[in-house]
Amino acid sequence: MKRKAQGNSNRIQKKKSKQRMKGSLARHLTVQLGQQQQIQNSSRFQNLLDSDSETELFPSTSPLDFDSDANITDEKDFILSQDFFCTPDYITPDPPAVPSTLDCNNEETIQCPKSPEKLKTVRSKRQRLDGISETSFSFSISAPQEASELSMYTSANNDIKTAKTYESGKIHSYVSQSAVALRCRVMPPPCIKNPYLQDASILDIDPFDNHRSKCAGLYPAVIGGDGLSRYRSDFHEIEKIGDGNFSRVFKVLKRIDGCMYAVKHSTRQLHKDTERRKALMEIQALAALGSHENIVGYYSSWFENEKLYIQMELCDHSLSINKFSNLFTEADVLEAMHQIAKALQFIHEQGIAHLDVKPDNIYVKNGVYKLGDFGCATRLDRSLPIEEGDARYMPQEILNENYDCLDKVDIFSMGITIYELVRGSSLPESGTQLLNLREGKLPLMPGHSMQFQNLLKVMMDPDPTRRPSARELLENPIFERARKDTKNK
Ligand SMILES: Nc1ncnc2c1ncn2[C@@H]1O[C@H](COP(=O)(O)OP(=O)(O)OP(=O)(O)O)[C@@H](O)[C@H]1O
Ligand SMILES: [Mg+2]
Repeated sequence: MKRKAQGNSNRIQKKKSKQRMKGSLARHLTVQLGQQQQIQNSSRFQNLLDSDSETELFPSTSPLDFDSDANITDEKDFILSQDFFCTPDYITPDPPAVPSTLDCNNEETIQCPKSPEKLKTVRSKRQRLDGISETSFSFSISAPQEASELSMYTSANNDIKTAKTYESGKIHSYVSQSAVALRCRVMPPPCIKNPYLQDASILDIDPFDNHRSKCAGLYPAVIGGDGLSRYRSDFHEIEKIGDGNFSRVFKVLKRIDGCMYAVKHSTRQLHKDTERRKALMEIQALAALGSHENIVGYYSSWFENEKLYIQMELCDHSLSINKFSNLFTEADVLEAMHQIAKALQFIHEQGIAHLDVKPDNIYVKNGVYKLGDFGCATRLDRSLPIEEGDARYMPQEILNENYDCLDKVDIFSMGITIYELVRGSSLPESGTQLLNLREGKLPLMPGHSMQFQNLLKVMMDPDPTRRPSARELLENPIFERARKDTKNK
């Protein structure tokens, strides 16, 4: 094996090479972080680089001699950092518009902490490992965590370990902001049981129990706004597409795969652990359900600035009554009803009720209807808290706190939703008209078949047990007839 070159003649070469390495690292950072983040972080990294340049990066070996053991170690570290930062630039869209902030709340413009006075920084691998509590980074990473996150984890750890200094015999460990940011992103939240999953044996196993005490709660601090924004670094925001009561939804481009998604985030910060757990129920329900053509696709979720972000399939629009009220014929609504009934059958068979079926929560993508917004989803067996959705779409029994037939609540909500779509104007907030509807007293709908009107009536029967199940609904011959009519036209 080729060993390191010796002697003074290598000094100049070594210095040049060091500069090359430094330049190369800076270039990688420039490429990877994009201009905006570069502005914010370059000073931090530059500081690191500058401080490194005052000490021996490769104290006893030539930097050009990568065959030496020590250099192999350093080279490995360098490659790891490189691996992390190497997001292909060619698919990276324009950086977000505001250069000095990564978040509109300006929560991420955190000053880099002052480095402690450095007498000597040692970068040998052995010493970097010394004194760092491995347990403090030993949170288990769950299987689905992305491989890229693992490499970031490694990178962040290296960064943290590197930032250890020695002064007057005392060891000072400080953690750079960039390292904190990276660590924040890769530290998994504590493993919490998904209460929507049917398999009880899974619920009994908590492989991360050991770590509970070390990371109680959902990391209110580390998932805060003091680091890089995952939203900003992974996505390019295109436009706002929805405004719910508690959340905002944006159309985004995912930088790494070049595809469009919808990202929904809570409008206010979830400071309390209970609030965060409650918010998590939406994604737990989506994740437990798995994919179905008529349910909005779920990709990923994370906490950032104490807000929950959910990456979902992007749909074209919702059936929100104001915009599309004129478009619905009986055949149209029957098609929508048939598809949403399939979604309901799917979720009810998994023991879950949606509890917020309404036009705003039915999305359309390429003519396919999809049920979304699982923020009120609960278990049919009432083992989870029940928080009903929009009161206008709720049957009387829910308002009376009778939760015996939660699947039939969804059937009522779908019935009144379809009625609203056919009528083409919003339901009243309250009053006799709404009370009548809750009692199944529908006004006649001229121009619509009696079969259709009777179906709506039975879906909105005040007695939940008389309402059809989603499966029974799907077997209704009206859908077959509507399809034939559409074909013959
Ligand atoms: N995946 C998506 N694709 C396209 N638009 C979406 C998507 N998700 C949500 N929207 C739009 O954003 C709006 C608000 O989203 P969502 O209903 O999930 O928020 P919310 O705060 O839970 O709403 P609310 O509590 O008012 O029902 C939807 O009505 C819809 O118009
Ligand atoms: Mg909604």
